[in-house]
Amino acid sequence: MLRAKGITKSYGKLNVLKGIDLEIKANEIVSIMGASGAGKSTLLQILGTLDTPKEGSVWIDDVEVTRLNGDKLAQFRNEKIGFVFQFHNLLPEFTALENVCMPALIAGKELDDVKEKGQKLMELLNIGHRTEHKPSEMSGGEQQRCAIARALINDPLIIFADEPSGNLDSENAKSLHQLFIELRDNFNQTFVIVTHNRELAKNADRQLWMRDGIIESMVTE
Ligand SMILES: Nc1ncnc2c1ncn2[C@@H]1O[C@H](COP(=O)(O)OP(=O)(O)OP(=O)(O)O)[C@@H](O)[C@H]1O
Repeated sequence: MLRAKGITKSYGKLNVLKGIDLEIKANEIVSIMGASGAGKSTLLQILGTLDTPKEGSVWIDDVEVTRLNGDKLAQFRNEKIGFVFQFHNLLPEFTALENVCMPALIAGKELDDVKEKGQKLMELLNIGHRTEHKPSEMSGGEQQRCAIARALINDPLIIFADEPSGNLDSENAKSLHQLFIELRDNFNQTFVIVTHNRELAKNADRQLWMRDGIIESMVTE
């Protein structure tokens, strides 16, 4: 599903990633753990095509995404990749359902054609009663579920999540973690999740530990 080879990244003299090799299989939840500053978010951004490495390549579904740019990269990202961040980044002036449908609209679909799918995803994620709410009218947990529904709307190959439960209380964090597992089990979804949450990391199929820009160890559950 995803393969990365020889990934390096520097900011000035600071070598943040020092040669990362990684493979992620379809239908796998991989968590990325490690101390603050180890390079976790930088790696996730590069794997998710939001940033480019200094050296090395990333392939997703046999496409060398590190060679894509401009419209081709934007289209690949929109159609094949889902993102979930700590702060959900929902657009405040749109309803929850419109937010969920947004990546499909960007892909050129009409709202009327994707509304039903958006509604179904929201029901699946237990926020079906919130479709017409604005993000500010929803709880933190509901907003994060809404962001996950948005990540799912284009049936992505892989979802990248950066501290998805970082802003949630422990009850909401637990149910979000359960949701990742359900999506893997019932929809064959693949996740790469940067987290400091050990419970979430433990529920992953593999825990990847980073230290100072390298993968220090890999733990398979
Ligand atoms: N745009 C940037 N410019 C300069 N330095 C950066 C930039 N982005 C990240 N860094 C530095 O790169 C290093 C790795 O950052 P990164 O965000 O990947 O770490 P992390 O492991 O995700 O940390 P955290 O757990 O605190 O989020 C840090 O020392 C950070 O200060």
